[in-house]
Amino acid sequence: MAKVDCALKSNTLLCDRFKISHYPTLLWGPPSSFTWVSGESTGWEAIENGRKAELLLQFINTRVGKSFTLDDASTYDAHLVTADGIDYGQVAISNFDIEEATAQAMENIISQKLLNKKTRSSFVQFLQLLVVHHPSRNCRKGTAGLLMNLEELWPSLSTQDIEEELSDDGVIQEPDLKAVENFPICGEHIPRGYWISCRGSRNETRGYSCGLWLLFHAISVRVEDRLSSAAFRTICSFVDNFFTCKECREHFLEFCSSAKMKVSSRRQLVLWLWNAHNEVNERVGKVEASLGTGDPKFVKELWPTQTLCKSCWNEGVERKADTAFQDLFSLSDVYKFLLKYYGHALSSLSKGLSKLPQGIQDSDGHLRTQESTTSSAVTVPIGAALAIAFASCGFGAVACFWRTRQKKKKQVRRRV
Ligand SMILES: Cc1cc2nc3c(=O)[nH]c(=O)nc-3n(C[C@H](O)[C@H](O)[C@H](O)COP(=O)(O)OP(=O)(O)OC[C@H]3O[C@@H](n4cnc5c(N)ncnc54)[C@H](O)[C@@H]3O)c2cc1C
Repeated sequence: MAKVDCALKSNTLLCDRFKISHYPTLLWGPPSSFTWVSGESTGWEAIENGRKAELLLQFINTRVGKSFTLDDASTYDAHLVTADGIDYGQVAISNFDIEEATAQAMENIISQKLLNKKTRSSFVQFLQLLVVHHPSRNCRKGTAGLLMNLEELWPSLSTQDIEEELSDDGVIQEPDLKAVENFPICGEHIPRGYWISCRGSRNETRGYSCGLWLLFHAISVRVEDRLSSAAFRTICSFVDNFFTCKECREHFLEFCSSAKMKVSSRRQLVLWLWNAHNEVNERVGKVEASLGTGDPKFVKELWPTQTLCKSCWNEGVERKADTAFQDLFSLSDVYKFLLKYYGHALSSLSKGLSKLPQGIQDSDGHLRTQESTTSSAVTVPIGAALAIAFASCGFGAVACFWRTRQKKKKQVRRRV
């Protein structure tokens, strides 16, 4: 699918060629029919009555000879399942939901007024984590823009500043939430308002919390060893401050406090998160089964399932109530699988399926970041570009740069 904004001057010629007279106009045809050779382009047709999902689907069904309904589960090409067991079609869909979860997280934080002096550093640290380790280029770029403008939108105040900047009625400056809200953290049009891989078969199930898990996992496989401990703290702090499901938060924070000493490498971070998620799956699965509150099409189970990764399961281990996950699973295979599923596959897909890069993992099984494997530059504001340039040094460097910038601004403010 391709989308063209005919309101843009640069697209006038193209839109005239296709005789676009009103918005939105939907055209249908094989890719070749949209190639302009000379004279008339042919082979496409206008979809006259496609403004409602049902009508559009009806039109598509007649053209492709299928009978899909809007309730069908998302489908994707089976040929995308490769010999290594990774289903690239499903992973592409996950990337879509990770962008959605990131943008919705931002919306929730703003709409529920969760930003305040106490949560500011947690918020900034999370942005710093995203700017470097988010799998989507859209979100890295958007986050960088927000991070670099945050000081203007929401000045940080030292104790001295607070005294200086107390307004006449004694109110300390609050964040300009409207301005932060208007910052498209993953680009324009996101959040899109719907889910694909995380779409539940009932309205109240799945969605945001599913997308958030995917985001955390996708980040975890991209973090370098030396930053894993900081990333671990940032994820825990994000859940603590910004995840509004009280029960989930309290439960998850137990995993955070019991693991503090253990997370000092990417492997530990990835496996800690996987383990915590499976503990949640198990606990929530039992509750859902007894109350009938779960999504019948997505029953909670230990992940990855044997179908997804057979080698991840130790052979011949019979599961008893007290069998630990490390006995049930082969941790080295699970780790390799998670790297591929949330790392390699997502990175590959964000660059296009036709160009699956080889050897994105180095000999230690470590992932190289997407920045280091792509030559195409991203157009971003200068501050954001600097942040992305710092990405190769990790988000600690971004934090350092950001703090320096902040200090300079404060000095200027004082001088003024
Ligand atoms: C931090 C956090 C804590 C939560 N705590 C609770 C809680 O205490 N009580 C509660 O009722 N709900 C809790 N939830 C919500 C719950 O975990 C599910 O997100 C929700 O029920 C939707 O489930 P789902 O079927 O979409 O799959 P999810 O569990 O959301 O999983 C999303 C996707 O992640 C993948 N996945 C599944 N397990 C793993 C794994 N172990 N490692 C890597 N990938 C995996 C699968 O592809 C799955 O489809 C929590 C959510 C989060 C983000």
